[in-house]
Amino acid sequence: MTLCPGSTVRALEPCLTGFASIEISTSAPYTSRILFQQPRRHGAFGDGCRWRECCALVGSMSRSSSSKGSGGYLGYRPVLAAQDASSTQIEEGNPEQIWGTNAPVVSTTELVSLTLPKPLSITDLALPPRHGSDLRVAYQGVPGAYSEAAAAKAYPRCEAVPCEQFEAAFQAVELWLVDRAVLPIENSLGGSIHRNYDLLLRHRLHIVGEVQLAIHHCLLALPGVKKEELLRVVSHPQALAQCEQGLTKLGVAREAVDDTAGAAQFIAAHKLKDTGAVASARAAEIYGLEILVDGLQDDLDNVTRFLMLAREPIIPRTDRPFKTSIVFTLEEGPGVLFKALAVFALREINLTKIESRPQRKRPLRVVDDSNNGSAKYFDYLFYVDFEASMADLRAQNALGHLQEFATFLRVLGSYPMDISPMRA
Ligand SMILES: O=C(O)C(=O)C[C@]1(C(=O)O)C=C[C@@H](O)C=C1
Repeated sequence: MTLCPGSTVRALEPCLTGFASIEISTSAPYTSRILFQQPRRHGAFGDGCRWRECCALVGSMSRSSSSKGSGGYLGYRPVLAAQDASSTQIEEGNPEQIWGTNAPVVSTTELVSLTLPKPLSITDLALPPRHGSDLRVAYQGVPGAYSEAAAAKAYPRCEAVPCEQFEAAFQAVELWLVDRAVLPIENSLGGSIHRNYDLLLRHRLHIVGEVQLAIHHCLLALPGVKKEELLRVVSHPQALAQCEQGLTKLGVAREAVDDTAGAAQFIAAHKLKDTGAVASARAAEIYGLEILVDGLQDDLDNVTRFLMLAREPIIPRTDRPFKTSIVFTLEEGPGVLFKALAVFALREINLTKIESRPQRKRPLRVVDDSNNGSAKYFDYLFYVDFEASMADLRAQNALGHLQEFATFLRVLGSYPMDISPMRA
């Protein structure tokens, strides 16, 4: 086990809770471990520091083709996988005791010389949100996925970091492995990506922006394969849903996989002649597939909205169009949802999206009525996006009003609306 210098420097970002360094093993099964130094008090190091080892990354490592292989490390990129709670090991104590004297630990001087997180200031506002090559941005999927393109649109010149699942992308931001995550939330044809609604509530990241991407699907297959030879088509369930009519015409079986580019990669890796993938033209190029149909989606206006997530919120402003996303719960009763939505209508605030999700911690409320039996109500979380900034007094008053009768209310983020021209 040796420390990967490239990854370490990046991962060694100080945060209020400490520092992290990464250990990467070079032999299969490739694993990564993160070592956290956790000060007792915010901003304090030295004595009083506790060390916490956390198997947070169970990463499959893929070797980049451009790798020079220096030391065997720099060419490896972790594909982040969600942490399996059951396999998490958290040990307290000195790193030497945990890993022996070969512990891949960076000295305190190295840690201290790194820049500390900058507090938010009024000049720091995201217009557009902090761009630049220094940002590492997590997305779900493998290179060629639409989410990778969305990350590049949101943060041009960023380093896009592939993650196996949505949850891994959330964790990567929380663990300071990356700076941001860009994740899909809804599509104009396929509807909401429910998993990400649920994860927004389970994690404590903030929405700092949105980006809309035109999705142009292609039917891909191995070179030389004809449409008629295909028995099945694999892709992300959203992509399959967006190509419902085209796929029905083809008369093939459909199979869902984690992401569109992953489907293309799978066909190429296994040389599957009877299988096609719904994915981007870029995925065809990366994995050496041919485009059999260019534009397979049911409607040309196929747009996916992605959220940009960060550890800290941005300061809302009023000099450009802003959106605010909230989640709340209500008591059961006639007209309560109407009342909740009226707080916005009364102030002329436009709602752009409403989504309800089951409250998984308390999905049912049983009300006993001795005369009529017992009624079982489903309990919901309501997610609402509205067109106003939290710096706008109308939004503040609307949420103050909502708070009077909501049983729970959380602002997920107040962020600039994507008003840029659409591009794929
Ligand atoms: O599979 C991909 O390429 C993704 O980026 C995921 C995803 C999604 O989850 O909706 C993103 C955009 C398209 O709507 C299809 C799939």
